[in-house]
Amino acid sequence: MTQRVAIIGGGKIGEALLAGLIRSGRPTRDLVVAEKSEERRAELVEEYGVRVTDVADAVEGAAIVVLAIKPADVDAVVAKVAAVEDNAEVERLTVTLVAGLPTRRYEDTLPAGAPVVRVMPNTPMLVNEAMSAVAPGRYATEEHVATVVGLLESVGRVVVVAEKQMDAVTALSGSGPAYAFLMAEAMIDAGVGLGLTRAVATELAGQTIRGAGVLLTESKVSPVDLRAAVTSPAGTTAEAIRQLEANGFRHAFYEAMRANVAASVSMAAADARPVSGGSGPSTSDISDRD
Ligand SMILES: NC(=O)C1=CN([C@@H]2O[C@H](COP(=O)(O)OP(=O)(O)OC[C@H]3O[C@@H](n4cnc5c(N)ncnc54)[C@H](O)[C@@H]3O)[C@@H](O)[C@H]2O)C=CC1
Ligand SMILES: O=C(O)[C@@H]1CCC=N1
Repeated sequence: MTQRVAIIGGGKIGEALLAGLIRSGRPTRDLVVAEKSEERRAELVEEYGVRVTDVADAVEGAAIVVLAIKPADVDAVVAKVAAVEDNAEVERLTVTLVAGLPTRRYEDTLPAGAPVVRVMPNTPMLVNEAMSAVAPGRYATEEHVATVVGLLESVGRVVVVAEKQMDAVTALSGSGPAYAFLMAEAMIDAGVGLGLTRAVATELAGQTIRGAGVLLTESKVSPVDLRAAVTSPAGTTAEAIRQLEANGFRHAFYEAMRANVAASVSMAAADARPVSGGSGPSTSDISDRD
């Protein structure tokens, strides 16, 4: 019998996990979702035929409780999770998908010694192509990590990292799909500017990014060499790359990903509210995190 998984928060990433687990063959009777929005509840029931309820009911009898809520909702939800009596036959494992917040934040509220595993997934989980990173908290054993890795391997690839690397992971693969979609938007708009129809430009951009991704992950050739293979001497690609670099393409990624980490650091601040307007802690705080 598979262990029951409770997903707390049926938003974007909670739904991606739910859809991926169902597609990978996990029976819906072993899945339950807690979602507070009535509208979302109805959508999830209709789309997946899964039981959707409140936090306490979902956690009752679940072996794995996955938190897929915003950082600002964490303290209230974890207090509710902690209040549900542990079933003597099932040791409850808490898995958090929440950006920024360290495992000790959960460990401090949950019953003493409760295992917590932190995960940073991404939305390609919707098509079984997630990239997830997993980091154990203080009380999580190798077996707990193996359980979470097994769960996530059914919806994509998984790496295990130290918790202090989770903000960098968030900046790269957690948010990364958004950078790829932004690049697609830019390529499509530029293609339309050059006279392509939007439909053709969208197909060209999507399949190009997909093909490049498959080449990068499957060929074992470095991105530098893959790019060199496209860049003919005195050709068109060299001209385009010269323009991208002149316009700060690489620098933009360094700065964007540092800002991403700074946002994670802000989220972990005592009141759990992200600081807007760039006034949060600087990235020099990163090395102090664990
Ligand atoms: N969207 C993404 O690509 C990724 C998100 N994450 C993390 O996942 C978490 C959720 O993000 P999204 O899914 O994008 O947000 P979202 O806003 O789409 O989903 C959060 C859901 O939680 C529900 N919720 C809030 N309080 C609740 C409560 N007390 N009981 C039941 N449900 C409750 C909300 O109604 C909402 O549907 C965040 O902490 C984020 O850092 C991590 C990796 C990728
Ligand atoms: O934007 C966010 O905060 C979340 C974390 C990684 C992707 N989405």
